[in-house]
This record gives sequence, structure tokens and C-alpha cells, in this order.
Amino acid sequence: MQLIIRNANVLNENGQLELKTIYVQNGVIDKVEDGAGADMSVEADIKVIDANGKLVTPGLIDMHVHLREPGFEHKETIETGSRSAAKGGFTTIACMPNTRPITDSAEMVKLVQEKAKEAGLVNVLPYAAITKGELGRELTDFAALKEAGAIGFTDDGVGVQNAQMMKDAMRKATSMGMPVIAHCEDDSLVEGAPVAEGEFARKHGFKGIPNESEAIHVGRDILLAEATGVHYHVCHVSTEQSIRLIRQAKEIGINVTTEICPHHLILSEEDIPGPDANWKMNPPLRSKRDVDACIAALEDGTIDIIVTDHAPHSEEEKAKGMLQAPFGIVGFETAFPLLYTKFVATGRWSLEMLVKRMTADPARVFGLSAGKLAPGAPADLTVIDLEQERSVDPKTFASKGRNTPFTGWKLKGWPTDTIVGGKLVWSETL
Ligand SMILES: NC(=O)N[C@@H](CC(=O)O)C(=O)O
Ligand SMILES: [Zn+2]
Ligand SMILES: [Zn+2]
Repeated sequence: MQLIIRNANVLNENGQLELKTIYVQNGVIDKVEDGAGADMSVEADIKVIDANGKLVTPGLIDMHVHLREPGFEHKETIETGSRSAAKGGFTTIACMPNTRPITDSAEMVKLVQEKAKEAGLVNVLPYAAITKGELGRELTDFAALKEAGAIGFTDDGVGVQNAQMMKDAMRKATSMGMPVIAHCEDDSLVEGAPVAEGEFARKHGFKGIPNESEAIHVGRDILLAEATGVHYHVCHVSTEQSIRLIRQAKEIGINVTTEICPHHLILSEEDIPGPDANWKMNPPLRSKRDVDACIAALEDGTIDIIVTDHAPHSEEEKAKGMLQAPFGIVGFETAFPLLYTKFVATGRWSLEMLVKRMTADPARVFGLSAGKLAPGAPADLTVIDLEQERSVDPKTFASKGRNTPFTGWKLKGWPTDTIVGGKLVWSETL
């Protein structure tokens, strides 16, 4: 089966848009020709998509997501999460192990893969836990988890509190060429605080989460990464202090990488309108100073990639208020339009930079074959209408989660078609 995408505006090596015609054969990009492509009469076994001059990028990659299945199917399933990802233009996603049971056995890794295959929408890469049950007490069987298909080890949702445990994990991961991905949070510095230290916490009488609670783990782990030689990847970085430590570590050649979420680039604690748990996430929204440090770090490459940390929760759970509600917001369906509108349409970033941080860079950091639009690459492609403007309406989400702080935001740059392995898995016209 052949697929042709004509009239595709594709970024060239110089970051300029050029009209191309993309030919796909058996799920792989066969050739990319200059020009819009002839309006060829449709042959029986050829499907033609006319991109009509819209942007076509390598499929977006999201290396930090929560799909909730098994155990929390009322929040999301692998199928609904995959559909939400596809609608957001993502073709490859890496899912966190904080399900119930936790993805801490080969059997659970296989279950995630099977469910993802059944859904048949996007590529789902499972992470496995560092410690059994993410309890921080005993390492999982790294060899068996790798063998089953896990792409890295992480206890996302909680920090690994014990330094020796983390060092042992890194040593083991290094010996098998696997990365350790860390949720950086020192529990003793957080103790039930729902939001960051700052104006909002003071005004509403909440205990605040201090910046050190994140940075102290980042600093500890960088030293452990230096000692063990592991590829150490910091989850959802959010503070000026963590960034300073990561920048220094990179400068002296320690193998550390990191990621950032759109909300930590766009919102600060000053933007929280009131005690509404759709503004509660971990890490919390920090100060404007932190936001500025994050933006600068993404721009200079200290922060390698953009992830959503898509973390759906039910409306009932989020209605419990700032103290009782769980941390987390959904991310797939607003990520690209948010960043495009805030940073590219305003002229601060090139379109090339935004696309790179969501495609080629995650592929490089995690050694994936995805992330490029070239002959021989998998035909994972995203069509994006940079002119389309509309408001965020959580009721229209494909995700079960409605928990977003961006309701009503008027954004440009919406994905319209998502192709995975040469198959159209989502289209706004379907
Ligand atoms: N980010 C969040 O606020 N929540 C995540 C956990 C996590 O990413 O640490 C979740 O699983 O809900
Ligand atoms: Zn986390
Ligand atoms: Zn997470």
C-alpha cells in the first residue's frame, strides 16, 4: 500500500519551508520530491493526502506521558491516551510506570505493549520502574525488563529517596546501556505542600514547595551519574537551580539530559487564578524567574527536549480542592498550539527550533529511529495547520482527562492529521 502526501510544507536543512511531495511505501518514507506534486488521479492502491500547503513535520515525540492503564482506567486508558496523543500530533510516546500494578515486571511491560498494539494508533514505548512498586526499597529486575522491551528505568511520580539505591540503579543501568530517568523530589522538603513557595501560597495560606526539593536530587544524581557513567535524564525540570546544575554538568561532559513541559515555559505561580486544582501539578508552577531560566535553557540547549507529562485525572478527583486533589494536568492536545502561539508566532523562536525539540532531539536523546522526515525513516508524520485559530475546549478532548489550566485560551497551530507507519491514525476531517 502506497501513500502520497502532496502540497506538504516541509522544513529544509536551513529551517526554511519548501513545498514537497512525500511518497510512503510499506510504512516507510520512500522518497521526498521537490514541488507540490501533480494532482494525480487516484489509483486503487494509492491513498493521496493533500496537505494544502500545511506544515508537515516528522511525527511529534513525547517521552513523558501517563496512560493510567492498568489500574486507573477511569482517568485514561492506553486507547484513549493514544487517541489523545494522535490528536495532538504525537506519533511516538513513552509511558510512565506509575500504574496499578506498577510496570515493574516483564509481564506488565508486555501488557502495555499488547494494549498499545490493540489500540493501533501511536507507537507506545514503556518505561519500567527502578524499584519494585516504586516504593524505593528494592531494585526491579533490570535485565528482564529490558528484555521485555522497557526503554529506560524511572520511578516517576516519586523521587528515589535513598542515594545508595539510586547509585545501584545507575550502575546496573550503565552495565546494560540503559538510561535512568528521574523524578527529582526530596520528600523531606515537600511534606504535603500543593503549590510552589511564593505569592500564591502566601496569599492562600498554603505550605509551599521549595525549589531545593527538586534541585537537591538533581545535584545528588549528577554526582552519581559522574561516578557511574550512566545516561541520566532529569524529568520535567522546573527550577533555575536545577538548570544551573545541569548546565555545569554538561559543560564538564557528564552524560545528563533533561526535558521541560509547556506549562513550565508558559505559566508561573503568579498566574494561578485561585485554589483550582487544574493548576496543581508536580513540579508546581514556580516563579517568573524560574520560567525565564527555563526558557533560556531550552533556547541554549541545556534543556534537550519538550515533553507534555500528560497526567489525566477525573473531574471528581480534581474537584477535591488544592490540598486533596492529585497533581497533574493533561498535555497532548494543547502542547504544540501553546508553544507555537506563545513562542513561534510571537517571533521569539524559529519554527525549526520548536519542531526539533519535539522530534529530532528526543530521538537523539533516547536513540530512536523516529524523528526525521527522510527516505528510509518510518512514515510517522504530522500535518499542522499553522493558520487555524481556535480556543481550547476540554469538552472536545479525545483524552478522558479534562484537567487543564488552558481552558478558553485562543491558540494557533493545530495538528490536523497524524500518520503512524504510513497509516492515517487521526484526522480532523475523519
Ligand atoms: N506530573 C504530575 O503532576 N503528576 C504525575 C506524576 C509525575 O509526573 O510526577 C501523575 O502521575 O499524575
Ligand atoms: Zn514526575
Ligand atoms: Zn510524569
